[in-house]
Amino acid sequence: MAMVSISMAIGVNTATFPSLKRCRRGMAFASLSTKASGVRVTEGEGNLPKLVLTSPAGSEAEIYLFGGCITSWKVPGGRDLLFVRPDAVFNGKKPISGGVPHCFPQFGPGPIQQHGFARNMDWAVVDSENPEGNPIVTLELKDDPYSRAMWDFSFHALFKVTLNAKSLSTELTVKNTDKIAFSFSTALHTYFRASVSGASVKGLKGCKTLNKDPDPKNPVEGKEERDVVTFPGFVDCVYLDASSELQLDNGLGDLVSIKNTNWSDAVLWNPYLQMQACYKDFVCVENAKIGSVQLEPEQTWTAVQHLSIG
Ligand SMILES: O=P(O)(O)OC[C@H]1O[C@@H](O)[C@H](O)[C@@H](O)[C@@H]1O
Repeated sequence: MAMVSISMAIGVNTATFPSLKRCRRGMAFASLSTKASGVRVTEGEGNLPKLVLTSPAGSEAEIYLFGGCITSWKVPGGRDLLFVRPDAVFNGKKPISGGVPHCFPQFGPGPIQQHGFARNMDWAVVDSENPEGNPIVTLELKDDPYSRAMWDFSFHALFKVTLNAKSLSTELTVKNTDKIAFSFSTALHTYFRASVSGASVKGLKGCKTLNKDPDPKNPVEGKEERDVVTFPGFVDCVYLDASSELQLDNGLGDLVSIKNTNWSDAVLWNPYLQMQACYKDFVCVENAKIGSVQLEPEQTWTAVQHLSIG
């Protein structure tokens, strides 16, 4: 049903929607407008709705409403800086394995499913703007029976994505709309395209580490002594109180600056031989909040990630 309504409403398969409100899978596509440039909706893989953001300079980003997942970010004349695993499924049930998946309300491991439920729910578009030609969209996620069966709290999350010529910014805001306090952990599980043998991350020296290899449930505490962290084998490590700017050399000729506000921690992950088909082609550098955020009713928490290329 959802697939039919999308293709019928879109017709030519693309549309822009400056006035689009609350666009969810299978609904609200009839309200698409074609007046503005820079944001359009189309059918993505598996017929899932996908937003395409384009800046006047020629940069481009793609976002699936399912999972609120940014799956592509290209700067003008450049390759895709993000990576989607070849085993990723786009069936609206399993999380999309690639791009920038959300981990919320649990980074994991923990009592609910690994990385929480935000990456397997439909987010909705609540706003889109185009100041100075550069597209900005805001998605939202609220609790529903599916989320409450796992985590019985009322919340409201907003995810604002801004595309500029050479940068991609996101702002995540979580509000406690319940009558009681709750706590959560969260991350942006960003998959960067890379040549793993040449990839490295700077900015982590001195951090306290929780190495999840070999046992994610019993991480080994340590301290990062290296200026430049590489990926010579399996890597699954949490960095506490990380710097507000990391630099990723993706080994393909790109230096990516990863700045943040309020994402206090970072995670590096590469599955090595656990994913023989693709481990050489990406590294995950994740901005995270590993220690719980406690929110009283009506309180909000906000964190910004700013990816840019020189
Ligand atoms: O396969 P998933 O659920 O996307 O998780 C992938 C990895 O994500 C990382 O963030 C975790 O630190 C790893 O422990 C985990 O294996």
